[in-house]
Amino acid sequence: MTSQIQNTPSSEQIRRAPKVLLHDHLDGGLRPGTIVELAQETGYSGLPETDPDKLGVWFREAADSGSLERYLETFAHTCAVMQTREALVRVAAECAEDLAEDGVVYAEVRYAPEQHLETGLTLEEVVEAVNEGFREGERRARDNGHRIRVGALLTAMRHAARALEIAELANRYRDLGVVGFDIAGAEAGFPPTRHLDAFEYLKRENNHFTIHAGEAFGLPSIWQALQWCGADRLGHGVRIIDDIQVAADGSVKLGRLASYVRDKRVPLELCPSSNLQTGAADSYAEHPIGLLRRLHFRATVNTDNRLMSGTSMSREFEHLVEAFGYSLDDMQWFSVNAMKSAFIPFDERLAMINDVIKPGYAELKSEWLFQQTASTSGSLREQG
Ligand SMILES: O=c1[nH]cnc2c1ncn2[C@@H]1O[C@H](CO)[C@@H](O)[C@H]1O
Ligand SMILES: [Zn+2]
Repeated sequence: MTSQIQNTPSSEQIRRAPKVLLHDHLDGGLRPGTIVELAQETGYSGLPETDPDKLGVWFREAADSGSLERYLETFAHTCAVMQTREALVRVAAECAEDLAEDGVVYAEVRYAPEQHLETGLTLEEVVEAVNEGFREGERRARDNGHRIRVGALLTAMRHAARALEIAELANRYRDLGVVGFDIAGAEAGFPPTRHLDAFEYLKRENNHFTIHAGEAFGLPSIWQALQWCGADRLGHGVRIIDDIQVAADGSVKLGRLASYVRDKRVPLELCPSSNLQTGAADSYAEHPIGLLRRLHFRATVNTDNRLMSGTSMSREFEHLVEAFGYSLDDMQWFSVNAMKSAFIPFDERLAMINDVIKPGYAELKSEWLFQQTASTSGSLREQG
């Protein structure tokens, strides 16, 4: 008798599995059709394509440059159409809807309020519009039979000088839809310590933050983010692999920083497809997530920019299932890791894990028991 337990989840099961997303950019996840419509409505004439399908392809190809700096240039077009209250509400609502449709039950979505002030909105108006959109998207998702909770992370751009102001904004909107803070943008030449005042302020306020580090630039960036800035999580952090040596016999040696990251359970917001595009990894099969998962780092799976990578949480998991043979148990492990690392209160994280995530996977894992197979059809002939 061979086991009927299905080890490889189907695409459909991957989509239905409860997933948790900690690293997704609002301005990196617009629907191409929405960009085209908003450009028409707001009079933005700079789009490289006006057919939604072609525009989607354009974003993926332009982002596929092998360089983080060139990848980031594509955001000029999405930010250009996100300059009014209505546009921000719409984009945020569609974001929550799309994630829910994809089986995401909890998401922290980030954006940089300072990039949405071109037509006169204030920072507060930007935050309130996005929050309103997330609530609207949660409601629409519920009406369609999906449950999702979305929290906002406010990002400051690391080349700019508004980090303290944005950190204060995040603190003011704490408990009002904003769950934390982040810095993003080009990494090389802009170390996180430039924004130490913002991080120190947030620590004094007992608030939470993540830092994009260890993506385009390696260990010094991760070290600064953790040991100078005190980041709760690492945005990417994938270059921690540079501090791990695997010998020919398979034995593994962690350097001091990699040990610290693993020992302290520092969450890594890994984004496989994005890393392939910016050149931080060469293929899914070679992506460090395989080793980091084996070594029990606090690894999580994320989309980064769904538009630029033509991806979704389900797509990311599909790639990983194919590359590493992951099962539903592995998916649950990543999802529980992510939920443990979220910035909402502990009791809510625990309830999400015990009452939403684990039951969701248990349901999927038990499906094989109820499948009609030849051996249960009652016919002697089919017993073989
Ligand atoms: O992977 C990334 N690394 C660094 N910065 C990024 C990445 N993806 C997006 N952004 C930057 O974050 C801003 C706010 O969402 C985006 O406008 C983009 O410039
Ligand atoms: Zn990112």
